[in-house]
Amino acid sequence: MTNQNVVMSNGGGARTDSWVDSMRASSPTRIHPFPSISPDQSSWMVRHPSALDIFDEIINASKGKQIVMFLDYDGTLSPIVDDPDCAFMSDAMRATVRKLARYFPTAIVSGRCRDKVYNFVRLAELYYAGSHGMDIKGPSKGSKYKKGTKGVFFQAASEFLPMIDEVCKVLLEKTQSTPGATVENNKFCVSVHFRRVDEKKWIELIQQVKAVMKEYPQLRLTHGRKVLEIRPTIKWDKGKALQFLLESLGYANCADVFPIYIGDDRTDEDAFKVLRERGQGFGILVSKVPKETNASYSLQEPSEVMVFLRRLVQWKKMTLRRQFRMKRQLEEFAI
Ligand SMILES: O=P(O)(O)OC[C@H]1O[C@H](O[C@H]2O[C@H](CO)[C@@H](O)[C@H](O)[C@H]2O)[C@H](O)[C@@H](O)[C@@H]1O
Repeated sequence: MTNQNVVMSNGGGARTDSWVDSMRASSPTRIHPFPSISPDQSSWMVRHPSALDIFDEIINASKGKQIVMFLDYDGTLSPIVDDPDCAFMSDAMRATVRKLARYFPTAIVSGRCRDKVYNFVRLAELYYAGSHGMDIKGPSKGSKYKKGTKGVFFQAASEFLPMIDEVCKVLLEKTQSTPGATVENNKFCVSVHFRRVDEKKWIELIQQVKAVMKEYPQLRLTHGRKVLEIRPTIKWDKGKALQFLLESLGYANCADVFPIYIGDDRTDEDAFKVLRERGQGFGILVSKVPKETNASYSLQEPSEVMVFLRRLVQWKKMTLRRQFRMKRQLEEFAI
């Protein structure tokens, strides 16, 4: 499999054609339709079973611990579509996430800028980490999970704002000759989309982007699903954002926390890795095809994510009801 996280600091080093190979692998267009699962796919499924199939095991592992939910947006809560401005989540998904946040602290962690992802999700009770975790804000009305604290707010790369703005403008200009290429300003990072670019033009596009990057050694280039990502070279990513949010919620050195991170893209791997290293909770990769991943489990698509989240809510409701009934019985017994 192609290197998952090719990182260039200033456009030098990695060769253009290897970048094109990575771009091709970044979001495979051919999907083996179920049930004609290839041997590769079935052995991958053994290593990363469906989170729906082993739901009871997950619940058992979380017993006595506080589940904290981290959800990526594109490809996880909303299906991947050609136009990034039209990546709407369904009302059913929104209702599910709303219920989820009633029972568990819940954060959205996205590559998009925070305002944009908020406008898609529109749930004020959540934590949001935009720009790949570089822009974090807690619920606008304060958190019911962390009472008495001032709102959470952290921007890891504020000094890069003018540079990102500038590079965004330059990229817009340089890439306009490549039909289908679009540039998205994500505040602390920039996305150059190639989903609608003819594959024959990918080399041209990567050359245009690399030429711009040469002038900005403080920025690095990575890629996700049919998108090139330009962001500051600082050591901050979705994994760091996850750690920051756990700390903000008071679970820094806590053994009784069980974080679950669900994501579909390369940038989510940083968060999956942190969970593996902490030995707490686990990651779930949303993918229909085998991918090298640090996630423990898998789900095929956003519709399965919704089923999984609903089951979590149902289980929590049942547990709380059972606890309430037991408490009442004990009280009656005491009288
Ligand atoms: O971290 P995420 O919330 O998954 O954001 C990653 C990128 O998502 C968006 O692009 C992706 O989704 C688009 C809409 O489905 C799709 O057209 C594009 O090809 C995908 O790469 C977003 O537009 C990017 O800015 C994010 O970086």
